[in-house]
Amino acid sequence: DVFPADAGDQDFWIRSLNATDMADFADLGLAAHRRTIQSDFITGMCMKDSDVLYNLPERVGAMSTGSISGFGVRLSQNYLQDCPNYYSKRFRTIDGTCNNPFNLGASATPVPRIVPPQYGDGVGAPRTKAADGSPLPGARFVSSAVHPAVNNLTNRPIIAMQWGQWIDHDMAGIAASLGPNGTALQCCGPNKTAPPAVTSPNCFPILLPPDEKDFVGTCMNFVRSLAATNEQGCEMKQRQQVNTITSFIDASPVYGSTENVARILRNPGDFLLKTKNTNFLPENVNGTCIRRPGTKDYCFLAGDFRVNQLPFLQSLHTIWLRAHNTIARRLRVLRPKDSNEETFERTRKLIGALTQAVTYNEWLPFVLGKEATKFNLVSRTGRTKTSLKVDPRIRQEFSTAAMRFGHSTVPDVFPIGQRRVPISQLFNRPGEVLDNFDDVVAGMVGVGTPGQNLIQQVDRNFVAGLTKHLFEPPNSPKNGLDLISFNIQRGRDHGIGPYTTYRKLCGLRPLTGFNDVSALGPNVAQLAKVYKSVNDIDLFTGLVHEPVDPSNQGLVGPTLTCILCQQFLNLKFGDRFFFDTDEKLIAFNDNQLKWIRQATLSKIICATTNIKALPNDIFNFPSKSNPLVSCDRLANDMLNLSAFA
Ligand code: HEM
Ligand SMILES: [Ca+2]
Repeated sequence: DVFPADAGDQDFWIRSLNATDMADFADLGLAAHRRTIQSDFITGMCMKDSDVLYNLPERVGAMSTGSISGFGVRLSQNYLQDCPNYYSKRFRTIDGTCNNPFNLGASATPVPRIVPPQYGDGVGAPRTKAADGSPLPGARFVSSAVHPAVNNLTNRPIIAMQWGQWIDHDMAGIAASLGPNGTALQCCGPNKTAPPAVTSPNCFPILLPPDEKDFVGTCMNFVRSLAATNEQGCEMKQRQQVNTITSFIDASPVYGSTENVARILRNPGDFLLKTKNTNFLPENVNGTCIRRPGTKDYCFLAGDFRVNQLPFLQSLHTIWLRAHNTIARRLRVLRPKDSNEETFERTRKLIGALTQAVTYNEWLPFVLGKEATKFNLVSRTGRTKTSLKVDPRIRQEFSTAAMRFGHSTVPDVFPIGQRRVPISQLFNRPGEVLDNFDDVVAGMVGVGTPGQNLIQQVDRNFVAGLTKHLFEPPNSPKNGLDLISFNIQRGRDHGIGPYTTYRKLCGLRPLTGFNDVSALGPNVAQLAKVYKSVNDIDLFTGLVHEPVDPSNQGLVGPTLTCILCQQFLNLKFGDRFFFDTDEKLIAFNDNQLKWIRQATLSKIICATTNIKALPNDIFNFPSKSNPLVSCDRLANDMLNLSAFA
């Protein structure tokens, strides 16, 4: 059985791949694989049907029209079934099944790990103990003590941050537990006090330090991620969390990761995606966003449930919705004999390919520096030979810690037109995009509001908008949340081991102690105020302390680079539909591929907004070497689709 049963570290050190890695389907030991998976689950006493998984669609679609139990059953099926005809599919499935013959990377499947979990009880309780057995410091205590709101800007426009969140929402969306009858779990006592006793096995409230100044009460609500079960409602032998979306970078935020969501985003049989007000996102009638009284504000609906979070994210959803509809209409003219379904799928395939090309050729190179080229992530020439031996699933360490590095780059103020609006006033509000869409986009790409609109550098600092005012309701001071406490608590909820484990795995030398400035930066000594041992440092906290190696010319430190490289490598070589694959039935021809590689994010934005001019490299400000080009020209290039006739 050549397939790693628990996605252990076998695939962690893939340095380069060659043709011989292209395994034959028969070699992969399907039956053995299925047996291994089944043995991951507990047998015997399991939860009642009504106690499991019924809440998953609430979180995925917030409005899913499908039957709730139907979804729950599918979760297990994606995981346990194989796809014998996987090679005959011309297009990706919506839920990511049949890309890999074992359906690895499909939505609603458990999230594997780089190394086994370190749960408090070895089975599923959160990691709460330090190396010497004493309690770990509280998540909020760590956040306030070593993640202050200090500004350190870096010379990149906000889209450099926003693209990261956009693709994060294409790769990872972990399901949260809900309370009885699908209600939200409240894990604190009345008036945000510490609960007198554990209220639910899925509660893991964050207790606030005695000198807390930024929040009312003594407790912050924190609900554990949902535990995966099989059809019988049996949990896994070690608690496993569920990724509700497709791992593959396949534009799932545009189309959805389940058939139910995909269906409601289209008019039946149409090749276009639904819109409202001509070319804005459709309405989520069950949405709970904040609407200004006396306006026509409405909550957005998209392929990802987090769409309403902030205007820049909403605007990327809008841009890609428009890109789909614009390209689909052109393809319709170029290929009039195609069925509506064919036009839809051809367009969807192109949109997924563009998302990958922007990510691998424009975004990863400056995030990962020279390592992006060294690891064969950049895909500007040739064809990618994908391999069924590469496991494309998102890893726990990537989604709960590494990919969250982007939180450090988020600025406190968003430029919109002539205004500069604190992000604390923008959470969950669709109004800016509905009223000022082009201004929102201009601010994001750095050609809008006058003045410096830079992102923050990747370091231990996070803006107050995230650490003191996350999702703060209007006129409710001190009633927000702290995203960084959440990141730390989430790591412990998932049983993620400490930073030093991963440092070692990535081949870096052991820490010398709380004086190790070269490993953990100038503020390393402050870590000693919260942690007893360097072996207690939470993974997220350690990763964002690492200084960046200037010779690599990237944005992130060495362990972060290592975990990110491995994940993006798996998502490239393990995705049979990777945009420049040479696999028959799937591959674009040379002319089409050339068009995809020339289609930059600047061109896509020009073709879908009223912005007048953009530089070719959208992830840098306009300059002498990156001059502004007229959007008429860029959009024309973009919309010349003759290669696809
Ligand atoms: C723009 C402001 C942002 C806000 C307000 C935000 C907020 C959040 C929140 C509330 C969570 C869930 C935390 C939890 O309960 O564990 C989260 C998770 C996450 N965020 Fe962000 N985020 C932002 C930007 C980013 C960026 C720029 C990136 C990457 C470059 C990113 C990557 C992630 C990842 C990978 C997760 C985990 C997703 C999952 O596994 O479900 N975020 N973020
Ligand atoms: Ca996806």
